[in-house]
Formats: sequence, structure tokens, C-alpha cells
Amino acid sequence: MASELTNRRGAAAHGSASNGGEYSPKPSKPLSWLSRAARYAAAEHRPVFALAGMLFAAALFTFSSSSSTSTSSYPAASAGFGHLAIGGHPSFRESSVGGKVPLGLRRRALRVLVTGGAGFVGSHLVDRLVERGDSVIVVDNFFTGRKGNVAHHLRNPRFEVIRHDVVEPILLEVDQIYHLACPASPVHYKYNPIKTIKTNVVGTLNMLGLAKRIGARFLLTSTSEVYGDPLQHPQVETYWGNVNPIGVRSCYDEGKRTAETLTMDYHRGANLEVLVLFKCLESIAFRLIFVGGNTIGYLFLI
Ligand SMILES: O=C(O)[C@H]1O[C@H](OP(=O)(O)OP(=O)(O)OC[C@H]2O[C@@H](n3ccc(=O)[nH]c3=O)[C@H](O)[C@@H]2O)[C@H](O)[C@@H](O)[C@@H]1O
Repeated sequence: MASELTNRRGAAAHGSASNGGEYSPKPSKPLSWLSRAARYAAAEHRPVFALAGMLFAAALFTFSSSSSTSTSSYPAASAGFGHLAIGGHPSFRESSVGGKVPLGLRRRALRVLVTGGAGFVGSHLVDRLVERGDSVIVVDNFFTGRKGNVAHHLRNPRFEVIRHDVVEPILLEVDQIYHLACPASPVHYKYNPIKTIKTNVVGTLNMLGLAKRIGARFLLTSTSEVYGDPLQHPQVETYWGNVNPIGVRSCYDEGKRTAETLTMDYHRGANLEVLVLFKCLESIAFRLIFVGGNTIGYLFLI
């Protein structure tokens, strides 16, 4: 090592001597450090990594902003029902505050009427509505529903229960109507078929009439029974079903179909903002089949 150093020194000394004897440092090139850094970065593939990082960040930003937009422009939300998500899916929980609300500002609490709100689905819906800060009125004739399902809200000043049958008109001032009142299980809907179809037809007409009069948004819970004995599995949105109009189940199947027809006619004829929910029995999820347009979305139950 020592000899090598000696030799190099010797060579340097020899070189400087051959340059005229005086040592003159090499003039540094302008921006030479830059080219050296670029050469280093290129050798290490840094630009590739930097570019990939930028692309990833841009994609992430685009995705997060589009998903927050789509949450608020989500069909249910656009119809004002986007906050409905009953427990469950986090994205819906997020949409429950109606998108990004500046710190300290809260969305306006709504007045909501829930018919059949003492039933299984209705009472869970009521929990969710109360939780989001709305004033809730339940209208129920307690045919199958139980007061116990909503008893935990009875002391809440923003909650009311009215024992009332939807086949009779009622006048209330609300912003939204969730129309669920209807016997849902075969035992119950076959118990008094005339009453069942009356509830579906006259009851739905009354609620739609109320919604039109007070300018409320309207939600109808429909059912997979509207397909009757379907010839197609699984049923797609464009499938219209295979329903027996004179069978013992038709008070419910045809009743709900008529309720859907009425809802759509009020939407087209009276410009009502409506939403028809279709409950998937298999997955206890609600499938949204209509929101004032041909849009599809999902709402989850628990
Ligand atoms: O799966 C479905 O297809 C059904 O889901 C729910 O029904 P669900 O909660 O499962 O049934 P219940 O627990 O029996 O709730 C129905 C509610 O409507 C009430 N009701 C029934 C009949 C009536 O004439 N009026 C009325 O207020 C009942 O007392 C009860 O509170 C919806 O309420 C029904 O509209 C829907 O058809």
C-alpha cells in the first residue's frame, strides 16, 4: 500500500512537472454537481421510483376524492336517503353525515315519518335515524310490531309513536316518509288478505298523497316476493317476475307490486322524489332498485 501511494505521488509529481512544473487545479465545470447527481440518480433508477411515487399519490388522491364525491352523489344520498345505512358498512356510515362537513357545522336535522316503525326492519331504521339526529315519528297499528322495539326512544323528545293504521289518512309535517307498514310474513299477510292488499294499496296511496301534499321525499320498502315464483335466478333488475295474481299470496305480492306502481306513478306524474327498496332475503341486505332514475345501490342492514 505504502509503495503504491509513493508511486502515485511520484506519478503526480511527474505529471505536474510535465505540465510546466506548477500545480494548477482543474477549473470546475458549471453545474457539474448537477450532472453528477443526475448520473447517480439515473444509475440508481431514482427517477423511475419518483415517477411511480407521483403516479401512486395522484391515483390515491383521485380515488379518494371520487369516492367521497360518489358517496354524496350516491343515488340514495341524492334522494336524501343516503344516510339510511342501518349499521354495517363503513362507507355508508361516512355518507351518513352527508359528505365532508366543515368542522363545527352539523347537517340540518330532518323530520322523518316511519310507518311500520315498530317492526323488525322499521325499528332498526328508527335507531339509525335517531342516531343521526333526526326527529322521528313512528306510525304503526302494532299488528305485528311491538312497542318494545322502540321503547328505548320513548323518553327522547325527538321521538314519537302514533298508533294509527295507514289505510286511514293522516296529516303530519315531515321532510321524509319511509313507508314500511305492511304484514311481512306469510302467516300474517294471509291472516286477513283483504286487509293486507288494502294496506299495500290504500295505505301506500295515503302516504304518497301525504308526501305530495307536504313535499316530502318518499321511500317504499318492497320485497323479493314481487317476483312471485321467478323463472330466472338470480333475478336481475330487468326481470319482471312470474306472479300469480289470484293465488293466496297475491294479496302481498301483487299488493307490493301495486305499491311500486303507485310510487313510480307519483314520481312520474307528481314529480315526487321516490325510492323503492328491494329486500334480499338471502343476504339481509337492501337492494335499492330505483331512485328517481335507473340507478342501483346497496344499503346494508346490521
Ligand atoms: O321483507 C319485507 O319484504 C318486509 O320488510 C319489512 O317488514 P318486517 O320488518 O320484516 O316485518 P314486521 O316486523 O312485521 O314489520 C311490519 C310493521 O308494519 C306494521 N303494520 C303492519 C300492517 C299494517 O296494516 N299496519 C302496520 O303498521 C306492523 O305492526 C309492523 O310494525 C317492511 O316493513 C315490509 O314493508 C317489507 O315488506
